[in-house]
Amino acid sequence: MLTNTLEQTYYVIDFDSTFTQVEGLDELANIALAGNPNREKVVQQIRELTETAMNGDMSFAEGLRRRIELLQANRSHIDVLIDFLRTKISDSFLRNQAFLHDYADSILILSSGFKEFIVPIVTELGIKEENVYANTFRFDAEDNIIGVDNDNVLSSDKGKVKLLQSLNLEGEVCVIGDGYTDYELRESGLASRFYAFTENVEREKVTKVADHIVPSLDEFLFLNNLPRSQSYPKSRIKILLLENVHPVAREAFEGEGFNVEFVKGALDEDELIEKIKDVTILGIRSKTMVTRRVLENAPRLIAIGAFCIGTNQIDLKTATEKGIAVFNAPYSNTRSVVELAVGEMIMLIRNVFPKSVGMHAGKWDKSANNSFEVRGKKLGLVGYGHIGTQLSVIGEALGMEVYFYDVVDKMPIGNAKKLRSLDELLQVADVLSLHIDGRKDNKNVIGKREFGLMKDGVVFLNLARGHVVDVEALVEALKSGKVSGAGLDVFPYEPKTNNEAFESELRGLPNVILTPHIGGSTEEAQEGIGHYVPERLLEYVNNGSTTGSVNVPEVQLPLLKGSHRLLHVHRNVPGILAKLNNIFARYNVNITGQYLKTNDQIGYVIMDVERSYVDGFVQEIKDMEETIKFRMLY
Ligand SMILES: NC(=O)C1=CN([C@@H]2O[C@H](COP(=O)(O)OP(=O)(O)OC[C@H]3O[C@@H](n4cnc5c(N)ncnc54)[C@H](O)[C@@H]3O)[C@@H](O)[C@H]2O)C=CC1
Ligand SMILES: O=C(O)CCC(=O)C(=O)O
Repeated sequence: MLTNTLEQTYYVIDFDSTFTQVEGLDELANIALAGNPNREKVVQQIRELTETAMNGDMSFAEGLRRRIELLQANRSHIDVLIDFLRTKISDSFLRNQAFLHDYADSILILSSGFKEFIVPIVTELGIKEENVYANTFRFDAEDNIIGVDNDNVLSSDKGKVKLLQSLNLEGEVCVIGDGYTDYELRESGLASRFYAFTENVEREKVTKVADHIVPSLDEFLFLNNLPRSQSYPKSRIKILLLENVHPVAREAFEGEGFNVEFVKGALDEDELIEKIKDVTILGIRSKTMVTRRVLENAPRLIAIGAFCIGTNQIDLKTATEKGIAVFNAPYSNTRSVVELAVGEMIMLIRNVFPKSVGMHAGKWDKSANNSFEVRGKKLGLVGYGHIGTQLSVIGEALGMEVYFYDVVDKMPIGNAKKLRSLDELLQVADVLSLHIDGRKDNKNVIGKREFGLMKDGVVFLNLARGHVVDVEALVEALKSGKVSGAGLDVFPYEPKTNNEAFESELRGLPNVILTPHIGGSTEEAQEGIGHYVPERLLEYVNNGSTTGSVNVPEVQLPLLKGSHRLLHVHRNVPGILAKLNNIFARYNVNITGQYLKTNDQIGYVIMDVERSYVDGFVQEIKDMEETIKFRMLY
């Protein structure tokens, strides 16, 4: 029984589409009608009736009567439904079982659903059976459902209002639900606040009248300063994903309850500055320039995910200075780039493109002139990193002699030969392929002088970054025949979206393959990246680990158990640890784990502390003049 005291706050929670992600009756129909040829049609009719009733657009009693008639279910179907519902409990309810358990005396489940399936589900999460108010089925002798208990006020119109009235609760009543009938409790004056719960469904008619819209139970608990599993509700953390990253990335973040905005194209600096103000995590590919100005206008930003290999589009120095961790996908699209390079090199040395263009214009030009095999030719690789080495292996498998030059001393793979200078490589290669990164110093690494050093008729590939080649010099080399064919995937300026035209002097030149920066654009690569980058970002946000970060010192942390974790990014100056330890000592804080890593610019200290501490301690750490970013996890 509920005990009424003056001080008490009651939490009245709906079941269908709130406590669970689904509507119980709809799912019961789905189960009961398995094998029935009309299943889909009937289930759809039931769903529509549920939706109409939930929106308050039909008498509830009438809707319920018609749904039961359509149901054709029996007791055994309810057992199947219960097993199914166990897998459909709303994520935020699962996360906050401690609240449901600890506040069990104050929590009421008030539902127009049925006790037969509600009680087993909610009691497993700590709710008291006597606090569940719902309908009950009527069965015939064969255990078929034939109706509902008409004496229960919940089976009638405004049933929830009547029921709550009958409880005569003293104290404050907060209602959490997704339907209009939940709002009616507030409208009737029986409840003081109505929270529209939108984790599973969002009904405009309901959200419009709500006191608060809560995308998760975490948000409700946060607003009411109640104990919760998330220190800060994820639904309040905004993630901006640009440049059409793979949908699995969006799902990964939404699955954890983050507030995700997804934009198909890139944004220019001003557009990004406008959008980034309240963003905590930014996801981009190669086109979005994350400049100092952008970072200076991003007060909440803690991490950037580059859904690609290159990070030259990000001002890494400023990001580091501001304690913003940058992650990328260092090898998920490597193979895709390599395969495109291999395909292009064969097409170019064979002179296939001009033949194909001719054929499309009706020209039959069967001849072997200027068509060669790659076998036996010298492949020159500028940059011998992930892509360069993999191309080296495949080049050799095709019978090519592989030479490479890298600014860093790299171990040759197979029979590849390391050369001491770029000039040497330029003079040797029949096919020259660039696989260097896009750092500023690499601007125009290949220009007029370098083309001059190359063999006459060389095949030239750039699938690295546009600015590493002087395009004017390349055009001249193509026109003069110095370069017999080129495959170009990257350009100094690239259109921001597919609606913008590509303008370049390279257009219209024979035996030049132009592709719109798609070296890494395969389904396989994009899906791989879509999984990889969010995993790194989520590890960082949820646990503080910086594995794979390109700018923040890498720390792989144990999972947080029982303690509170303090994450402190600071300017790398001597004596920080001593300062921190001094604060801990003065406040008598017990440290259960401590980790520190530094790089040239910053230090990253992680401290796990016992939960009992006074808030002033945290403020002192935040106020340290060396502090760049401070976060707490629990
Ligand atoms: N077209 C596309 O869609 C894609 C393009 N890329 C580009 O390819 C580049 C290479 O990718 P990975 O091999 O994974 O990178 P990586 O970092 O593994 O290798 C780059 C190598 O280039 C070397 N290097 C840098 N500057 C050099 C220079 N001036 N001369 C000689 N060597 C130099 C580095 O020491 C390093 O070994 C990326 O940075 C990115 O810009 C990567 C993926 C897709
Ligand atoms: O797929 C993209 O947007 C960029 C690919 C790329 O250039 C990279 O991974 O560095």
